[in-house]
Amino acid sequence: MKTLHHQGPLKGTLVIPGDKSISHRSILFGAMAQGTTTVEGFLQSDDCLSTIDCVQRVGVQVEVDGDRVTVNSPGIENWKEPDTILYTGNSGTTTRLLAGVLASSSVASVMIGDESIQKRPMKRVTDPLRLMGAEIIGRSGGNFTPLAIQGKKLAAISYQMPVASAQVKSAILLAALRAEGTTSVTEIDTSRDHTEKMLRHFGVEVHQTESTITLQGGQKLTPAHVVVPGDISSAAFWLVAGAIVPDSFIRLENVGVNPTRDGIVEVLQEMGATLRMTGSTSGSHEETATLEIESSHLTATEVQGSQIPRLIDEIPILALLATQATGVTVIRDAEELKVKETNRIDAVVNELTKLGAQIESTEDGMRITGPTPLHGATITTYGDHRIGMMGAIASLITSSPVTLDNADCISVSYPNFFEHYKQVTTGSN
Ligand SMILES: O=C(O)C1=C[C@@H](OP(=O)(O)O)[C@@H](O)[C@H](O)C1
Ligand SMILES: C=C(OP(=O)(O)O)C(=O)O
Repeated sequence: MKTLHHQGPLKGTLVIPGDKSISHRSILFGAMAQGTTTVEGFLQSDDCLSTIDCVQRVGVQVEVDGDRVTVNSPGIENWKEPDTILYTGNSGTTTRLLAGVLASSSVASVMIGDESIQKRPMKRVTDPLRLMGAEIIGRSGGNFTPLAIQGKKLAAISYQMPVASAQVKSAILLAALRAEGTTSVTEIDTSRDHTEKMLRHFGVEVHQTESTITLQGGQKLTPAHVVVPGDISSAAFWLVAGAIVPDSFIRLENVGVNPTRDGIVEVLQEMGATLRMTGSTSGSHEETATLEIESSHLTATEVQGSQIPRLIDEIPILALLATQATGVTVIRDAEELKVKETNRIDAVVNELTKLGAQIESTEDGMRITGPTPLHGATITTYGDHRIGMMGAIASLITSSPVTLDNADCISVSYPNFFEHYKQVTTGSN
């Protein structure tokens, strides 16, 4: 339990911690490449530590020193068979990407995750991997963990993805690296491209024509130095806080601004937020920028279609934003929210309703009418970090305190979230 309340403007500069998606990939790619990979800006969150734990169990050495990580690997061809079950914790990214890598390795393994992971659909990865020849067994025909995987030589596929999912795309591309022939994956909507970018950074040739990504099997990764940018999905909480708390000004440094991830910036601008990008730098293979947000009058908008994958994890905080905008905000085409850490459509609608919001769920999203003054309540996080942070940010505009039933889950993606909360509410830097 954690109770939060603050009234008054937010001020300060925050350095946004490492991107979760890119941190996972830096460890996995380093574990596949023979030799030493170094990472800076790594996110030491529970999810990324799960990825480290799993690769250590196949014989990869990983040393973590703050946000610097050294990965020493014998290469995937020399991975040892794990003598314990691989535990992927709360992390869908770890479970799905690792399924692709393990299926193409030469080891037998069993993967399991926490209660939430055990309910999340895995057929979206086990189906295409089986088409490549993978041997995977799991509950409900391979839909749920635990998954037992016998690594083997796979064959290339041409795959039309049924959902816009970077985890599915990545599982296939990583398996394709060691498969016979040329694999191509066609997306229905563009999902985050961190895997493609990082594969190139590790010396792999990846081709892209419109929505199809093609990769020739038999390519080895060359160890690299990876600079992880800050996570725009974490920055999003402060962008919304700065936009909705009157008289605020927040500067966010080190924000990853990959165009497949910046939907939240676009939506804030559409809604009339005063949001500036004040200079960008390029890291090892991804761009970062400084973002400045000021409170302003906000108007409702519609969020849908190809915008959805570019802000999928930001929808809970976007819903809070919409409660303070004038008019009816409609979020469509977001069914994927039902299979995240929890059903995020139900969770957002239930919890924001408790705070007094005018919000209703629809089949594929939600409708929010604003502006509505909010009051305090006890928020059920369902163990979902993004619901927890949505509740915490709400406490900056509610008329009375907000209590989170479980604030610990926030360390899944943002371990120093409450330090940053203190920083912007006290105006200290
Ligand atoms: O590839 C990734 O790192 C991620 C992809 C997205 O999931 P889907 O691939 O299921 O859309 C996102 O929601 C998740 O937080 C991280
Ligand atoms: C959905 C998320 O992550 P994952 O799928 O890796 O559990 C998230 O971070 O919001």
